[in-house]
Amino acid sequence: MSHTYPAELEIQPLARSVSATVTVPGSKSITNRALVLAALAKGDAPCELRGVLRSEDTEVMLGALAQLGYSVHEDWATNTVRVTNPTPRTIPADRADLFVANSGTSMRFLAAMVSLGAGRYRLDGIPRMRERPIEDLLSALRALGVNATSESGNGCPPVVIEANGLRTGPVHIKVAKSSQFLSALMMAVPFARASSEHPATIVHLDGTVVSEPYIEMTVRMLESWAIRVDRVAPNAYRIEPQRGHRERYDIEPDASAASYFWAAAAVLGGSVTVRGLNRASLQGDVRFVDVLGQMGCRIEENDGGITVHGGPLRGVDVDMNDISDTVMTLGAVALFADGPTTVRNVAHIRHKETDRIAALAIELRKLGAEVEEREDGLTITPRPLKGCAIDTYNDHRMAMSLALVGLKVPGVVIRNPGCVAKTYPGFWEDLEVLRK
Ligand SMILES: O=C(O)C1=C[C@@H](OP(=O)(O)O)[C@@H](O)[C@H](O)C1
Ligand SMILES: C=C(OP(=O)(O)O)C(=O)O
Repeated sequence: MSHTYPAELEIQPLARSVSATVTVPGSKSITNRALVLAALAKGDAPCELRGVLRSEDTEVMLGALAQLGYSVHEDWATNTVRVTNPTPRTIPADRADLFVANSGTSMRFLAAMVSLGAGRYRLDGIPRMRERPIEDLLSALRALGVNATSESGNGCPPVVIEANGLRTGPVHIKVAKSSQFLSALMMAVPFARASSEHPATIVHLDGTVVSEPYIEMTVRMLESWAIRVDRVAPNAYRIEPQRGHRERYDIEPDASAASYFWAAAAVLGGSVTVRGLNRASLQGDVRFVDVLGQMGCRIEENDGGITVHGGPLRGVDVDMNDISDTVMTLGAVALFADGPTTVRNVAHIRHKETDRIAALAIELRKLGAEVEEREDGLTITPRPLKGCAIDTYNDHRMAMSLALVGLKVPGVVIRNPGCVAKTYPGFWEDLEVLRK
């Protein structure tokens, strides 16, 4: 599968309502967790993952596992990956220089994972990755006996980990900037070495917690790997050393990717079904449909997936802390509502692929909207819209979200459309399904 992208892509408006059923690729978040767990949990047979996402964020994880000495067998005809550890060591390699591009999950999950090794590991990414925080994870790893440092001393990658395994014990972690720090730690500590003093790791959360559904996803996936996590207090988890095991695991379709297609029904009218998702999903982002519901869409869920039926749209006032990857999707839909939309409590999205609050405000204003930007959110007031060239800030979600505006407004041009490859290389082809 190879994709080529132009430097700019003009989105052709669709002059009618839509009626489509769409299949989106596997979840990025579930894929990268499943790869880590498949590598660490030591069964006798390889663990087979099905429905794996193939994109930049998962390719860097796959590449890192191979570099760390795991045997990784990819079959992209069936989106199946098998992972085995051919050695008795938890982390086969004792040295590695890993490059994760701009994949936050890979950077954070791998930093904790290599702390289980005996050796020296370095992790780096693209220039934007060198601005994304990781110190709160490194400090938790240090508390468990690892020499974990930010090479530049600014709390961001490159990260250097010098380890001789993790030990059990009490550990405090802050997750106000990213929940991925806690997910990373939780997937590593079951494989820590138990000390006689501390039979388990007790992870205490200090302060505000962001993106909570992703923590729940981690706990549920650990349980699928037969790893028990006890919530011993509202802000504390107890995890004993354990092996974990699973021979086969099915990855759900990506709910954040689905948001663009559900939103297309809201913007264009008509209906769009995304296959393979329901509200019991591991992914909090399925709840984006409830925001569309609040705006006036009708939502239907059945065995075929979740369908959004468009309707006249009203503005909404929503706390999107739990589902912040869909803020930009909502930003696009908000332009077509009959009044202002306010997004609250998402200060943490300033640390993602770009400062997403700032970027969204600038681009929505270029399209004609009135936007008030606040530290932790924004208010979007619809005004007459005009097409323009959209800067995407190398952020896949800016590209995929603002393309939706072009389905309705002539003259929307997406600059650097290839940035979708981070999580959804085939997005532009799949968007064409709406025209059929
Ligand atoms: O754990 C995960 O898989 C993710 C957690 C979220 O990040 P934060 O916890 O940094 O908000 C989300 O934005 C990201 O796309 C994936
Ligand atoms: C924030 C995102 O990714 P990550 O943090 O994994 O780089 C995203 O996919 O929107």
